[in-house]
Amino acid sequence: MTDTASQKCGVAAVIGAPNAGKSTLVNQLVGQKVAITSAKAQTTRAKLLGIALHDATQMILVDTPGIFEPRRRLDRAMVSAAWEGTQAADAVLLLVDPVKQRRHELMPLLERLKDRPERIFLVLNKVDISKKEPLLALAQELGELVQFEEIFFISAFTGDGVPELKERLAGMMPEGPWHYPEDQVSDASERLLATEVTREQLYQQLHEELPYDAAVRPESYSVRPDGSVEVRQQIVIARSSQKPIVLGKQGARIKAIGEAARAELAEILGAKVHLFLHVKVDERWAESREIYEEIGLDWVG
Ligand SMILES: Nc1nc2c(ncn2[C@@H]2O[C@H](COP(=O)(O)OP(=O)(O)OP(=O)(O)O)[C@@H](O)[C@H]2O)c(=O)[nH]1
Repeated sequence: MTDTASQKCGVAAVIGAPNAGKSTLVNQLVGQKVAITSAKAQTTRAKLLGIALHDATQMILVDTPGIFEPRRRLDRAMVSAAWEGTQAADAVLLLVDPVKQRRHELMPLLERLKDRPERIFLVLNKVDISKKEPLLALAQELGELVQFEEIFFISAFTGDGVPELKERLAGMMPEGPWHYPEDQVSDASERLLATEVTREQLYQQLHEELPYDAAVRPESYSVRPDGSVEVRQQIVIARSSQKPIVLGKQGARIKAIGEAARAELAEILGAKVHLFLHVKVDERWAESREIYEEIGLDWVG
């Protein structure tokens, strides 16, 4: 632990279109798994924090949900949670996937960000799968629209360019004592993290078959006297016709999902885990205030 007088501490928002690689970058910056990555867009429903350290600087990373045009109530809540973090941030990392740029989502973001360009880094991600010339052309084009503080070329996946970005980001943080103890890497409650782990398994094992509206709700989370953790969760789907997909033949799917999630959670928590999953059909879940609050979003009417 460094002495308090020399400490720096601030907030960095990580924003970008869905699938730009935000969660992957947060994991790299923090140096261990805190946010969940998935090949499916818009998976980050809960606002998870990662805390990265660089020498005497603590960076609180706000890993926002994908920002996109809100239509349904759920989508509006996600967008509002994302912007809330961005406004208060000492620095903003605008992450762009140069291959799938998703310009209809990127352009409105640039528009909203351009009044405080001095704290924004444009981060062109996925350089491992991009060609150099179009990448440079894109950097130039976007750099003409917004006077970014700096432009970075990285691969959040391989880690290429990430140390340089982290160092510059640390330089943006204001002086002040750390907000979190040194060993704390994530502020997300373990209970919420556990639902993220299950949701990632749902995505991985059901792929395209998984309904977009599926959510994982925490039911209970407790530590047994022997130190093992008992976790109960509900997988909420909007239609009963989706139930056989999630359950699989004689429950084989849900069993495999539960087993994989249990193993991963045990590794993260460093404890034995008992995981119980229930599938619940709730046609109105995307309109329910209670569920919003449980998954870490504010209710916006
Ligand atoms: N090749 C390559 N793939 C990457 C890179 N960064 C992220 N990906 C992949 O891109 C996909 C999306 O990454 P995420 O980190 O989940 O993206 P996200 O922006 O958090 O996505 P949302 O949660 O939907 O907003 C995953 O399959 C990642 O493995 C990279 O630098 N190179």
